[in-house]
Amino acid sequence: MTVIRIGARRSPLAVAQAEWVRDRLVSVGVECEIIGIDTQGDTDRRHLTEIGGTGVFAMAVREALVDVRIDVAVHSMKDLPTAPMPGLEIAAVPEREDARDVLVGCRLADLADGMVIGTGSPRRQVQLAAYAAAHDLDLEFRPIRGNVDTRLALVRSGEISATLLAAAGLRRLGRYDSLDLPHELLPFEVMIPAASQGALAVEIADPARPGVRELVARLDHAPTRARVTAERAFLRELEAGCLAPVGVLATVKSGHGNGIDLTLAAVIGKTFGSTSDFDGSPDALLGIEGTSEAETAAELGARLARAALVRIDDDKTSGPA
Ligand SMILES: NCc1[nH]cc(CCC(=O)O)c1CC(=O)O
Repeated sequence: MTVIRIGARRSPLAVAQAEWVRDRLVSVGVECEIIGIDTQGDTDRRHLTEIGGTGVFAMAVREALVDVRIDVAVHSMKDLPTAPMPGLEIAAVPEREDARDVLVGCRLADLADGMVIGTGSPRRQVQLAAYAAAHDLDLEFRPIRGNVDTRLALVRSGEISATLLAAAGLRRLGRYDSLDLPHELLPFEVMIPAASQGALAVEIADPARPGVRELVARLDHAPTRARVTAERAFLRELEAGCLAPVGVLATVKSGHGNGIDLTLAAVIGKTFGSTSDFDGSPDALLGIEGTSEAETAAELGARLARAALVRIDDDKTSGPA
């Protein structure tokens, strides 16, 4: 087998993730090189919703796979559209990093009226706003974007009071343990993460170069794959992307034989599918929970999403005219 070419975006996080995959392949005796790929999501400074949202980060890397300029693509699973792409295959879902979000700039107990929370994520905004409403706090939200360092710099300069980041990103960058700003890992009761937050997708072309699929498949982690499959099926059935006010988290209840029992918890901001603004009340979040019995992970996610859609419809017809 010749050298395996691993492609990823050039952002510091994407490079760290590619290096993580490379190190694991190297440890099983595979020679690898990393190829950085420029994507529109990295070079375009406009807000994500203006440049096409979901998928802008992944597309250029996927094109490199299709063109056989690389053998393996490493993505944040969170940024990968839920629809499968013909001709590509997710050959490994490696073990998930910390799925939680982290509040950076202050701790939950320090939140105070008038604080400016920088986040461009409707999911984070609706959940933190619900927390604020339940604690009688008046927070202001400001959309920001950019890589981890850009976001931390906005907190340091005082331009924003705090921001919300995926703990996985900070950890993979080796920045979590040395973080010199006040911060708090948010429990799932406060903040349900985005579908597959903290997980990677290791994608290959189908057909792949001989041997590539088998080598990459060694990185697959079955419990992570099951969780991510359920979470993405939930998102897909809602026809929602990473910019929807949707948090969803599957946890493994118990493993028995080959089967894995999953519990799925989700929140949907009631602004979902409507044009009205989030009204800040705690009941503006719809909570969903369910457990798989004999179902597959994908069936569990899809069933709970259909149940949620029914409840959203009911709310709309029974709500004030
Ligand atoms: N949307 C950007 C993005 N895509 C993946 C991560 C971090 C790693 C992960 O969530 O798996 C981030 C940054 C963030 O949400 O803070």
